[in-house]
Amino acid sequence: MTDLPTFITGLPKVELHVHHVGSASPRIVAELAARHEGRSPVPADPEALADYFAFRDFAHFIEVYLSVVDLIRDADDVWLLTHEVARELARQRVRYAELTVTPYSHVHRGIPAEAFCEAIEDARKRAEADFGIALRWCFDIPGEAGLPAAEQTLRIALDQRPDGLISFGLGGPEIGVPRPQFKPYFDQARAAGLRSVPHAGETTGPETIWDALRELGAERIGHGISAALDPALLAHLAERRIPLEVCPTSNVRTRAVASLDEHPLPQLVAAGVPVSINSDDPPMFGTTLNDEYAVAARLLKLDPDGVAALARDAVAAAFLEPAEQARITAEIDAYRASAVS
Ligand SMILES: O=c1[nH]cnc2c1ncn2[C@@H]1O[C@H](CO)[C@@H](O)[C@H]1O
Repeated sequence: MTDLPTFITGLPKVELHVHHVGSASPRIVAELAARHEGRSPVPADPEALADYFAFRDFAHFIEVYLSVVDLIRDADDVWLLTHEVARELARQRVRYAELTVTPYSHVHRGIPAEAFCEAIEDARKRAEADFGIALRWCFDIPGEAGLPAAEQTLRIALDQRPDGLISFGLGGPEIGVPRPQFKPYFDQARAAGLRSVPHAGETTGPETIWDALRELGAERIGHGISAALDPALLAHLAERRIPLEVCPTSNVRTRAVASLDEHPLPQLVAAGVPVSINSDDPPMFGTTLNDEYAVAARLLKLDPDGVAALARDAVAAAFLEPAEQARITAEIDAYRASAVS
């Protein structure tokens, strides 16, 4: 039998919770930083980045994240970043990814919305041709920028409406950023056919997840790990088949969870809650999607059949046409069957 890490490496996957800037490789970040001639706190040396990507707490993580966003100056940077992120996703055998981008943050730094959308769309189409990966976009509101960011994110989504745009999200800190205030923006996004996928229950309790469900019409929850504290919420998520986008190493590196052995993933699965496994901001957290599958396999005590089932569950949670879901699921099944037993 192929050993589990090798099995995971070749397993076709989808990724549903992974951030655009957060996926910039150390090489790309160093290249972008080098052009700012020391005006940026971001090291221009890939090795030094590992130390820079060590976070005191979640607020510090957001501060570091935004310092990398500052490096992205124009549409060419956006194109390069997007195409390289797609290359790395394909190396993880990702066949389809819903990539979270934050247009507000880039427009706010001087990149016109139209140029931003043209760059991501062109990179998406080139990535499909170059790497055989299908990318779709989630436009997320950076919660720390509040309602002005919500308004502009919605405007860009509705006015530009790039072909790859399928969902509308809410990221950034949860503490001090209550979800209900964003209801009018999610209502308009959903009315326009965008799927609702806010972060909730990453760094705050179950009530934030209830708010995301009741006020923002959440169809999936980013992280949602504090649901483990609320049996009624666990039952609700399980009964309604509302998937959580779980990112185990992210939660440890941002100090949302003390250690992997204390991660609530086993409780969520035991309660019958649908979960997908994701990397969130892989280079920033020193991980990859394959590493996250290995973490999940360890925490859930999975064999290859169990790991293949995780991949199928992520496909089922994706905003994919049924025919596309069937195609990727068939690839997973064929791969599982072909792995030497
Ligand atoms: O794990 C995460 N939780 C919340 N926000 C995140 C995470 N990773 C990246 N971001 C990004 O941080 C930005 C702050 O402006 C948000 O846009 C969000 O997309």
